[in-house]
Order: sequence, then C-alpha cells, then structure tokens
Amino acid sequence: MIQKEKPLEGTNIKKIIAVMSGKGGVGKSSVTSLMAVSLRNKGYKVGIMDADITGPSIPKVFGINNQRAVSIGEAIQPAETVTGIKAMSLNLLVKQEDDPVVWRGPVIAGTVKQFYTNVAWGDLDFLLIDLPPGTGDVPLTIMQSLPVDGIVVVSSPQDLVKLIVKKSVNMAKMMDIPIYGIVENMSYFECPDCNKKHYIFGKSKIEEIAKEMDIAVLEKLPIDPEFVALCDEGKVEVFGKMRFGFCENFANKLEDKIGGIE
Ligand SMILES: Nc1ncnc2c1ncn2[C@@H]1O[C@H](COP(=O)(O)OP(=O)(O)OP(=O)(O)O)[C@@H](O)[C@H]1O
Repeated sequence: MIQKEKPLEGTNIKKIIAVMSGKGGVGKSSVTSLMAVSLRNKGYKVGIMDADITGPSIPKVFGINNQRAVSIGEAIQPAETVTGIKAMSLNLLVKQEDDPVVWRGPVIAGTVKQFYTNVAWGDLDFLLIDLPPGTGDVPLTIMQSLPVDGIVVVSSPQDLVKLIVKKSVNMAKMMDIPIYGIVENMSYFECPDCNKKHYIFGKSKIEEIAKEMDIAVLEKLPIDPEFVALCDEGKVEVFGKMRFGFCENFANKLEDKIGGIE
C-alpha cells in the first residue's frame, strides 16, 4: 500500500474532496469554484487546490491571477480570495499566467503532491481538489497519495451517455474512495422570459445512469450565461452573493452527502 503524504505542521484539513470529470470542458473547474463559494457562504473555511497543472483556471475565476504565492522557508503561502477562500495553483507560481507548463508527467505529479505537503493551508473545513480531466497520472497520484475523503464527479448531458463517466466512477471505486455524487453541469437552460426549462443537449439521463452506477445525483446545474460572465471577470464570489439562495441550496445538498464536519 502507498503511504499517504502528510501536510505541513500546523495544517488541519477536515475533509478533502476531489472533483473529477471524464473529459475536459464539462465545467469541472466552474463547478469546483461554485462548490467553494457555496460552502464559504455557509461559513466554512475552504481551500482549493488547482491540480489541473497544464490548464489551471481557478485563479482567473476568482480574480486572483495577479497574486503570486510566496514561500517562507519550506512553506508556500496560498493566495486568498476576497471572501477568504485559500487557493493554490501553478498559475500563482509562474512568472506570467500565460507561460506554458511543458513538464513531463512525473514532474507534474510531484508538484501536485507538494501542493498538499508544502502549502500552508492552516485550518480548513474543506479542501477541494480540481483534478485534470480524465483518469490519468495526476488523478491517480492524488487518489493514491493524498488522504482524499470523497469524490464529486462532474459531467455534462452529452458526456453522460458515454463510457467516460463510468471510467471516472470505476477509478474511484478501484481506489476505494467514496463517491459523494455526480453533478450534471449545463443540464438545461431556463428561459428568463417564460421560466421554461429547455434541454439543449437532450433530455437528461443522469438519474438512470446514476442509479445504474449506484451513486447519488448531487445537483443538476443550468447553463447560465451570467455565471460564465462573472467567472470570466474573476467575480465568481459576486455570483455567490447575487444568487445566495441557489448557492445555499447547492451547499445543503453537498452537506447532506458529504456528512458532518467534526
Ligand atoms: N453552467 C454553465 N453554464 C454555461 N457555461 C458554463 C457552465 N459551466 C461551465 N461553463 C463554461 O464552459 C467552459 C468550460 O468550463 P470549465 O473550464 O469549468 O471546464 P473544465 O471541465 O474544468 O475544463 P478543463 O478541465 O478541460 O479545463 C468555460 O468557458 C465555462 O465558463
């Protein structure tokens, strides 16, 4: 059995949740950000580890892409968002955020481990890990070597009918990590004029697929142009304030599946 890594002294993380998706572009980073904002709104201490090393997007969504993480001795200080969410991403370490990361797999895997072992996370209720898409080297390293408590799978309606979601779910099961549930992102579009839900990508099959895989449906999130616009402007936390009730509902569902925080 692979030994789990230990965090820095003085770090106390109550629950580690990895967010995964079968493929890219389904909104995994957006959903991770929304989870963080929703849990933070309820008063939890939240951190986000952006483990999507070659395509990091967390700093931009929170508008902290101009911050730089600083090291004090062995400890890297995470950046902090306006509402106090701690974040670590390779984009906070490179000189310029558009510098490409041309690293081999083992170097990337070593870096994400350091995001756990060398970052001064302090006291957190939740550390959310935004994994790179798929079931490759980094998700494997994280599931094997970090004490992940559970997994949230993000998919889109088109994605669901394919085998890739099942691959993510089966990977988590192989690693013996509980799956808190699946979030279907871009599930529908609600017309602002008539409030009717339009299933742009076809009627959702999430319920039957979740049942087949014996996992819970956590949430069905709509296609939301306002959400995208605010994320693009680095103001996902403004969305969290504007749509407080919506986020509260999402956080309640998460709390229900994740269980209590001692
Ligand atoms: N609910 C939504 N409604 C509308 N657009 C969305 C929604 N969720 C995500 N998007 C948009 O879809 C695009 C992809 O989202 P995101 O970067 O979160 O995906 P991802 O799965 O993390 O991608 P990757 O891991 O491949 O970088 C972004 O432009 C984002 O703004």
